[in-house]
Amino acid sequence: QEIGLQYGADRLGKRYDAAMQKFRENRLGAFIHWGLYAIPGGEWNGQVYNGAAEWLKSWAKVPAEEWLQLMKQWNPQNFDAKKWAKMAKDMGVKYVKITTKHHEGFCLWPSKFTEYTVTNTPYKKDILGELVKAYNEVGIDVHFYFSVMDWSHPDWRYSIKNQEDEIAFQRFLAFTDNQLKELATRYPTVKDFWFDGTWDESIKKNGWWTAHAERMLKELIPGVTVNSRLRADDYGKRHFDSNGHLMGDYESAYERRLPDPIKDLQVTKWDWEACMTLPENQWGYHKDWSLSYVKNPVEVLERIVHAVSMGGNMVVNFGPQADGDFRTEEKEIAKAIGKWMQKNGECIYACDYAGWEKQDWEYYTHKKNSVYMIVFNRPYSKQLTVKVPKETQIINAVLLNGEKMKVTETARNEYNVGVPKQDFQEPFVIKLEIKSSKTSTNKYQ
Ligand SMILES: C[C@@H]1N[C@@H](c2cn(-c3ccccc3)nn2)[C@H](O)[C@@H]1O
Repeated sequence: QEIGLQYGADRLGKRYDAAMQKFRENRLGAFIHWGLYAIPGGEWNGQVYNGAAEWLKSWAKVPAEEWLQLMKQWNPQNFDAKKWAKMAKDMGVKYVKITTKHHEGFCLWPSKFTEYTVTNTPYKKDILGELVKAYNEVGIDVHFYFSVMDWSHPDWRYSIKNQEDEIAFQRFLAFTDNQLKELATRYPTVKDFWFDGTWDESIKKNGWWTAHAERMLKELIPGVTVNSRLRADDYGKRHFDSNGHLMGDYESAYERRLPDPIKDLQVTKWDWEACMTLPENQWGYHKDWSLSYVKNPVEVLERIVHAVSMGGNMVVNFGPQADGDFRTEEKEIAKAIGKWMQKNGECIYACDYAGWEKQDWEYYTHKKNSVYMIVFNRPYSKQLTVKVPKETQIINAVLLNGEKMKVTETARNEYNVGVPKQDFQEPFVIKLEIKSSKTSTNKYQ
């Protein structure tokens, strides 16, 4: 029995309009975390903090007015939006999510509603506008990251303890509405809003506003998508409302973690998008990446394929330097991913959950009447176990370079697919052509 909600999910089930289909079929995106935090890069008053660099203000307990002095040093002389767009294109991402404003409150666009923007820095120019133009010009969709929590704004509140808090916070929500309207009208080609900084009591007590923000953006930009993290319902329930229905257009809870391919198959019922960092937990630029493990290209690929194999998107994060260029490690990872995507992208783009039982060699994805096997773990047996659903037959198996693979039926609904002769020293993809069969023969007792 469902309860009545005014600010619960606006829609049940997946969206199938063209804009959402594009969101889903994009599958691979990049995150850009760029703000004042890139200047100190994790170090404050001679001390290096190993927490997330974009949270340095918090770790070093820097008062807002002192932190925002960093604006005087914001002058990224090596920033070139066209170079950023080429890097993304070469990586094979179909969309880029950009921090318009992170928790610190510094805006990459010339907002009229605060002084803490690029306009009031030595750089002056509209960085967000340059990036939207450059990415769109190379056919890459732009998504906006927007932090509701704003450490620069006197009316921000973590909780509402009294009438003064209540009045201040309603002013804050009006300020936020103004900034969102500004972003939606200045940059009408934006395809998605990814909200962050919405976990505090103050927002959970104002679920009405989160429903209003989603509806407002969808009126301003038909087709735009909004993540579940924005949303709280009448009772402060987040992501899924009090009736268990997903709010927003896709679940956005998988940050630096992924659903289990055996135990968490429920996520295949709705759209979702994960995001990940290259170090253990650095979104903004940190000067010392030796402080935590940095994933190698295959480990990044494994997470991308894992997400798509369960019907989700993956967004890989980059934290540009204060000068507007990227660190070498990030350029190399982007290049390596792009090289692999060039050869194997057809098992990612517009692919979805295959519904087959995961095997040790790793992941399946599905598109039309093909099932792709993406092999990360080459078995010593030289045989790839494939267990198919009932009444499903494998017609043939080919490597993406066309080399035919041997397929042997080993038991009821089970096959062995041979491994390629050549050891590619990188994950490889086998494309299975399948057909459903109602074979009556039952050669297995
Ligand atoms: C996408 C990522 N989300 C931001 C974040 C969120 N949190 C966080 C804070 C409190 C509870 C749970 C998670 N910490 N960092 C990071 O700064 C980055 O922007």
